[in-house]
Amino acid sequence: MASTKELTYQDVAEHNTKKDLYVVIHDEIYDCSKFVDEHPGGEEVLLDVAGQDATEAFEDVGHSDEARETLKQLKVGTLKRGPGDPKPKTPAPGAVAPAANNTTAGFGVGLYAIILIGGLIGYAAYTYLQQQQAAAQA
Ligand code: HEM
Repeated sequence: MASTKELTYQDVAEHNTKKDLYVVIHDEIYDCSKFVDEHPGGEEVLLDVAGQDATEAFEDVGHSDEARETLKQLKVGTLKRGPGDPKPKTPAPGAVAPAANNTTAGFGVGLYAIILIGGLIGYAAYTYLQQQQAAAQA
C-alpha cells in the first residue's frame, strides 16, 4: 500500500473498531486492522487507541526497529491536522523541562536577592548598634 492520502483526525476517528482500525503515530496514519491479531503486545492495547493518536502509547513501550518496519507497511496516509484537533502527542522533552526550570530559576534568584538584602539590613543594624554603644561608653 503506497498511497499517501491525507485524512483529518475526524476521518481517522471513524476507524475505531477491531475490523477497521486506524491509529496515528507521529502524524502518520496506520491501518492496523490486519495486524491487530498478530500484535505481540495484544489486541487490547491497539483497540484502546483505535481511531486515536497512539504516538505516546507506541513510544512508551519502546518498540523495536522491527516493530517500526512493520509500521511502515501499515501506513495508509498522513494526518491533516485541523485547528480544533488534539495536539501532536509527540513527546518534546526539551519543551517542558526548561520552562519549569526557568520558573524555579526565577524564583531562586528572587530568593537569593531577598536573603542578600535581609543580610545587608541585619549587618547595617548591627554596625549601627555597635556605634551607638561605643558612643554611649565614650
Ligand atoms: C500500531 C502499530 C504497532 C505495531 C506495528 C506494533 C508492533 C509490535 C511488535 C513487533 C512488538 C514485539 C516487540 C518489538 O518488536 O518491539 C510489539 C510489542 C508490544 N507492543 Fe506494539 N505495536 C504497535 C502499537 C502498539 C501500541 C499502540 C501499544 C500500546 C500500548 C503497544 C504495546 C505493545 C506492548 C506492551 C508490547 C510488548 C509485548 C511483550 O513484550 O510481551 N503496541 N508491538
